[in-house]
Amino acid sequence: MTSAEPAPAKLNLALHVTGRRGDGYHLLDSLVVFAGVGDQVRLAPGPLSLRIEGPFAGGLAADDDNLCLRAARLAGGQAAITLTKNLPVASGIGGGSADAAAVLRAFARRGHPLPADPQLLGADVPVCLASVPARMSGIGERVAPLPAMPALPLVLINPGVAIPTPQVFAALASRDNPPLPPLPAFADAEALVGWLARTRNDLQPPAMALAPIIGQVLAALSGQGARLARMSGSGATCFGIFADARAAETAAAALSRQGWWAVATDLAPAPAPL
Ligand SMILES: C[C@](O)(CO)[C@H](O)COP(=O)(O)OP(=O)(O)OC[C@H]1O[C@@H](n2ccc(N)nc2=O)[C@H](O)[C@@H]1O
Ligand SMILES: Nc1ncnc2c1ncn2[C@@H]1O[C@H](COP(=O)(O)OP(=O)(O)OP(=O)(O)O)[C@@H](O)[C@H]1O
Repeated sequence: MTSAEPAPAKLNLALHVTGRRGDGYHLLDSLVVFAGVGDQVRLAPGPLSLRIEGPFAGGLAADDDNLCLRAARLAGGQAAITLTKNLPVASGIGGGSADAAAVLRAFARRGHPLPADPQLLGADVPVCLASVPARMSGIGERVAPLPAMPALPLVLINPGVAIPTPQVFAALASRDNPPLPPLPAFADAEALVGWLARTRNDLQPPAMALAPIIGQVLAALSGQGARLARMSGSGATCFGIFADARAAETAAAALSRQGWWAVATDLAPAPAPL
């Protein structure tokens, strides 16, 4: 039997870097949500293998290092895996982590227990396993699910520049920043935008220094009427929050004419329970 598992894009709506561990990994405090756009993995019976299709298939190899195969080995499972790569690679929206988490969930549905330490596959894998709105802390291993979020009309923009995550962390000017302000339950998108305005993505300034085009993307989102425009993760993908789905679709259509990957979406539904 073939089964499909969605791998939704991860968005760090806010990301504060609050310290650094002895091993060099950074302590984070992040509001993470998942978008209605993402990759998909399908598992069919057979020995372990990986085939990659979809618009960004050319961006990565189906070799042993691919996070889908690493996840399958960690789960101890066998399957012919097909990855549909809809998300740009190395773009701050956790594509590889989302794929790894989707493979772990798919094997869990087939009776393979989730591994004790999914973070072996990447800092973002624990939050991607949950794929629900959450406050993420530690280096990503602490995931506290949040009450349901309001509808959030979003535009995601990626200008086609891949930025390696370690370079962005290395370029941080300050590593001991204040944590997120207390997180209320958000009645509507306006309340969320108001709260987000008091937060930051601490990785945005160093990423912009490495890839100045991020500043152009943020300005373009604001120019299209975004109520808040910010970079996700270590970049270069940025998101804009719009007043409604129609405004988001109009903005995405206009921005895709710049040659950028531009998608109008909303938050993803939670994955089927395991
Ligand atoms: C920036 C975020 O996307 C925010 O959600 C994540 O923290 C990064 O998650 P990820 O891509 O799954 O990260 P990993 O593949 O585990 O780590 C890539 C590199 O980022 C740096 N890294 C990552 C996570 C973290 N908390 N501190 C770090 O300093 C380390 O140099 C690490 O070698
Ligand atoms: N299935 C996969 N999808 C994407 N990248 C993968 C995959 N397997 C391995 N990788 C490697 O992982 C690296 C990070 O890719 P990914 O798309 O997860 O980055 P990202 O979006 O910046 O993630 P994050 O937001 O977690 O920092 C890439 O350089 C890529 O070569």
